[in-house]
Amino acid sequence: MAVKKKDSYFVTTLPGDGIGPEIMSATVKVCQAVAAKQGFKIEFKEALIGGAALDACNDPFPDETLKQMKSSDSVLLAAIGGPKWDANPRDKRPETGLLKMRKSLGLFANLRPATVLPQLADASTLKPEVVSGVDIMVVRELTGDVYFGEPKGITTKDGERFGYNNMCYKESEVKRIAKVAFDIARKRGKRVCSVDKANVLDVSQLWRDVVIETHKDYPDVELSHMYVDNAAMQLIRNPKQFDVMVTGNIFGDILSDEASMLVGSLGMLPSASVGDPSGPGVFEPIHGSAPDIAGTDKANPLATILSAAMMFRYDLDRPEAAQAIEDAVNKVLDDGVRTGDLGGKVGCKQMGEEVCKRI
Ligand SMILES: NC(=O)c1ccc[n+]([C@@H]2O[C@H](COP(=O)([O-])OP(=O)(O)OC[C@H]3O[C@@H](n4cnc5c(N)ncnc54)[C@H](O)[C@@H]3O)[C@@H](O)[C@H]2O)c1
Ligand SMILES: CC(C)[C@H](C(=O)O)[C@@H](O)C(=O)O
Ligand SMILES: [Mg+2]
Repeated sequence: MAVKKKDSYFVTTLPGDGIGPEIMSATVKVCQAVAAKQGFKIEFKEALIGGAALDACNDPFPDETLKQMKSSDSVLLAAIGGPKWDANPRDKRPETGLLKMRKSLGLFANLRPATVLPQLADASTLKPEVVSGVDIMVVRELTGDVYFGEPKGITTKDGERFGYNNMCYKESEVKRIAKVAFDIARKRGKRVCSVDKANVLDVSQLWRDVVIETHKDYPDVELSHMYVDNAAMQLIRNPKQFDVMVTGNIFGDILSDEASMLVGSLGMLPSASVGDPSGPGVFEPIHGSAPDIAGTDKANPLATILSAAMMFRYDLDRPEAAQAIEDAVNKVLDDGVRTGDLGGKVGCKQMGEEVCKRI
């Protein structure tokens, strides 16, 4: 909602599934620590989404949750999904709830920063000289593309099963996400690389045309274009060439997971899902529910904790709280505290406590 700074906030938490409750619990404690230190209040109230919601009321995104979110100043989401629900029909899958949430709240812009912290330059599988200094903002379109295109389904054609989805974008959808990317670039390195597959796909040709047209209002920002296959390669070859990358829903999903390995772990990348200024944003790590480590206290909560920092900056008008969280995360890493994904031995709960101690 991007509310004005106030003394007391109401925030919905959506712990979801798998490691979700563990990383959410650590994050809420960090938020409370920063609120106490800086003299304001946050009331957190949980709501159901994903598999947890399916188990409780057979709906992956209950109306009750939407209603509560709409009355909140902001929303923190951990992660949804897991093998328990993988065989469900599409409308009863946790992922369907997540997509419905994004669409219902008009969250068309997903900002996924991939910033290599100096302390983690050796955590990447790539050489430190390739990744150190990387600071990329992936601007992923979040409510269009093949994720939402119609028609879609599985049918029988010519005597065999036939599956189809439709990759589509309206001009207005491309224009509004391009504007978000150019506006962000203005506050950063003033360079936008638009990623598409215009050499093959008509929808990508439209994407490219509209990005070029929108760019006319941003002469101070440099625009380049790259095909998605090349972009995937360039991210590994020379990631420092990128400032802001703007791309569609599915390419952004894939490229941001790839970018996380420049930083060192998927467990480090936060995100902000924003769009409709009249409603709350949703702040969520880019990773999933990590069923392979759920319930073992092995998850890295930092992506969710850093998403909370984005919440304070983008939604709650508390940049000093965002900074305090980011500084505390930096100090934790300076002190060599690491969860398993970063080669350390510290558990999820302790990592949260270590951040709290440094607030
Ligand atoms: N936004 C979301 O809620 C979201 C995002 C991606 C995937 N999912 C769902 O999550 C489930 C699992 O998907 P997946 O395995 O492909 O992706 P995933 O992101 O859950 O996990 C991929 C790998 O990264 C590791 N990992 C992820 N987050 C971590 C963290 N914070 N700390 C340490 N390690 C971490 C996991 O252990 C796993 O090995 C699926 O149901 C999928 O649909 C949800
Ligand atoms: C779980 C899935 C629907 C989701 C997506 O593809 O958007 C996830 O991968 C993400 O990145 O948030
Ligand atoms: Mg993803």
